[in-house]
Amino acid sequence: MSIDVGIGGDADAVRAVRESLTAEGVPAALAAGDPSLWGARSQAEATIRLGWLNLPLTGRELLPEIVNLVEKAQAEGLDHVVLAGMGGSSLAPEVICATEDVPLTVLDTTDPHQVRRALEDRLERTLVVVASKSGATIETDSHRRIYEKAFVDAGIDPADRIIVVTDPGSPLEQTAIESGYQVILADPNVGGRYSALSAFGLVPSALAGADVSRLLDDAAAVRPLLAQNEGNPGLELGALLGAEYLAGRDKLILLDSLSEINGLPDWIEQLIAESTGKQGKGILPVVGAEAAEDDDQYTVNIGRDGERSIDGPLGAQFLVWEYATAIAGRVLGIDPFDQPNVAESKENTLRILEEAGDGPLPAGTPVLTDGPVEVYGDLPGNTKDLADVLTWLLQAVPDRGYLAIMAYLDREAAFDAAAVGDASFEELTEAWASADVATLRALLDYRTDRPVTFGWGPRFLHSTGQFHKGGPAAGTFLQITGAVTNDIDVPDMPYTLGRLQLAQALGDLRALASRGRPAVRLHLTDRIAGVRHLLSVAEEL
Ligand SMILES: O=P(O)(O)OC[C@H]1O[C@H](O)[C@H](O)[C@@H](O)[C@@H]1O
Repeated sequence: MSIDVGIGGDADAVRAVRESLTAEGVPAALAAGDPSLWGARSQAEATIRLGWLNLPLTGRELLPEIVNLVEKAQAEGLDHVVLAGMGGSSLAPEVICATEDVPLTVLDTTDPHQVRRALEDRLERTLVVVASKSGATIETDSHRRIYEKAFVDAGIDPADRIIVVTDPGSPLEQTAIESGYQVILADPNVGGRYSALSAFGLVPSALAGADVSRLLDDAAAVRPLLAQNEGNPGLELGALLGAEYLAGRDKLILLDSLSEINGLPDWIEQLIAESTGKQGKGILPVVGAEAAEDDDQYTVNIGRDGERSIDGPLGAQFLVWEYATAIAGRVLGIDPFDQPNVAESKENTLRILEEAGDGPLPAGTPVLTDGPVEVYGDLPGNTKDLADVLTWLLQAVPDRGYLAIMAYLDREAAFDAAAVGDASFEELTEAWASADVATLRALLDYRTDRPVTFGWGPRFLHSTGQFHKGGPAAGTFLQITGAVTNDIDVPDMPYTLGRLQLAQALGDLRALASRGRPAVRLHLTDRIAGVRHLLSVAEEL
């Protein structure tokens, strides 16, 4: 096993950062778990957040329990594994399972159509892992309630089908004990986005069929290198991130097209955006772009390709990126273990739901309607159609700024369009792309040198959402919501999933608008027609 970091052209700048870190003894201190590395104000948080350094070893202790769970699930014929978890509680298993090509249904959405899709899929063979460190995340709590009811309605005992992963003492642990669910307790000294090699990453992945033991082996093999001043891949990568930031390049374009690892950029996006995007600083990860297009941007490749690259197996990548992020946090002068602005949108959401009571949510009045797309926001008076809105948004992105697209829709909806009989691979890809709202990223990216990001709501609220609100005030925001035609009640709660989803969108929009940044909401009154219209308008800009 080896992991190689290529630092490319700026070797002198990277070396300078690396040398100053080694002169201060940072690599060995970090490997030993020194919580003082990010300053006095961060020390209390860091003291309870460095457990990830030991997970390649301590994670092994879970393996016998995990083997039992897997054998039991197999014996009972439960081969559809659903993971309900947000941010750090689902992003790692998603990459692990995609890389090993084992199926895992991830629920990190409040979209009723997407949740219904999962509910209607093999319920009689479904095992649900409810994963939440805090045990208080509203999306995950909703999924648990919905699946409990679905199982009971189908005559299945939820205690036979729900496994809980949480921190000791969380409210979810209590609920699970009362309900008779099997509980796997995670290491409380590991934050959500650093938890890839903890129970949060391992339990759902193993149940889905991944070889988690190898993942730990690959991470364990790289661990001793992290104490070194030379030949330390985490230090190299951290120094690279830090040096680029100090040189004014704070947009990290993540590329992985030729890698054998599937989807790692989405996991890195959360790790880096949430860890560094605060106090007006931060590194913005950009997923899906093809190249750096301006001098505030640079690329890093997962795999062997490219000038700057990081090549090695997934388990090692997890540990090295975590270490590098902690190093970059020190170079930037921020606390890489807190997420001070994530709570803001959550609070806005709860306030909006509470204030609305049984009445409609404060969605406002559209400033214009273009076919199946309603437009909400403060726009110039001469804006007459959707093309004007998109053009205005692109022009509103400042120097060194970025455009963030945030879609609160069904991430799987394009599958329906792509399911067209015996079409060729090219036809299927084409059908998919023209029905997938994520295609908007590439269409708008084509029209600007500024980076364009895309996130599914509410998933991104646990990732780039921190950077949007805590990082530099340089974002321009395009939010997309859609009509709900088949809503789902959240048992014993005063909201449906669709209502919660809209409240989340409105809550985040409120947080973004309060910073004076341009923010527009497009509402698709017909989702399929709305996506097609939006993409065709963007194509013709
Ligand atoms: O695991 P949970 O407590 O449900 O948290 C899920 C996610 O919630 C918040 O957004 C945190 O900022 C994330 O880092 C975390 O991964």
